[in-house]
Amino acid sequence: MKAASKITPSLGIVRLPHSDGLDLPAYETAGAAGMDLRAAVPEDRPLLILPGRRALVPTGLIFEIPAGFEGQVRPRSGLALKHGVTCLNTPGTIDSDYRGEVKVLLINLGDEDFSVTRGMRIAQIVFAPVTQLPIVEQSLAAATTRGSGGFGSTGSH
Ligand SMILES: O=c1ccn([C@H]2C[C@H](O)[C@@H](COP(=O)(O)OP(=O)(O)OP(=O)(O)O)O2)c(=O)[nH]1
Ligand SMILES: [Mg+2]
Repeated sequence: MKAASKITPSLGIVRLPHSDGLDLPAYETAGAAGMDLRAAVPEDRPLLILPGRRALVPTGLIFEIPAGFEGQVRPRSGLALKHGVTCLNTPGTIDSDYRGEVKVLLINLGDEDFSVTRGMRIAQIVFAPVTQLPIVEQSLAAATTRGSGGFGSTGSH
């Protein structure tokens, strides 16, 4: 009997004109979980983020994520440590049916201006499987030992 063939899902990337010349995202090491995203801001017009302010940074890329997966836009630890710059809506969710430009919402939590320059690696994207559950409306939820306890309820008697 012929073994069932398993096709590895792939990521489609479409370049918009303003990302021309920038490296496409790629896994930098064999075990990398994420691929870095680069800022597609004009060479002669870096995007300045003042302390406490946020900015939506273009990547110049459209992703075609295979059905059953999502993209998670996450901060880069180096930017967070060195400059206090992180993603505001982390992890940002990229739906598999989204066909717009992927953008990164950065916030400057540091105390100095932060300049986003063309090609700067500003965030990373991790792909993960998603499950869409069917919804069942019920009058009651099944009883459990935890019940309604949460927010530090365990361990206290
Ligand atoms: O960091 C992000 C987060 C989202 N998106 C894009 C892709 C995503 O599929 C879409 C919608 O994101 P989300 O569902 O988080 O935003 P929303 O405020 O609920 O908008 P919508 O009503 O369009 O779903 O916006 C980005 O480009 N970057
Ligand atoms: Mg949404």
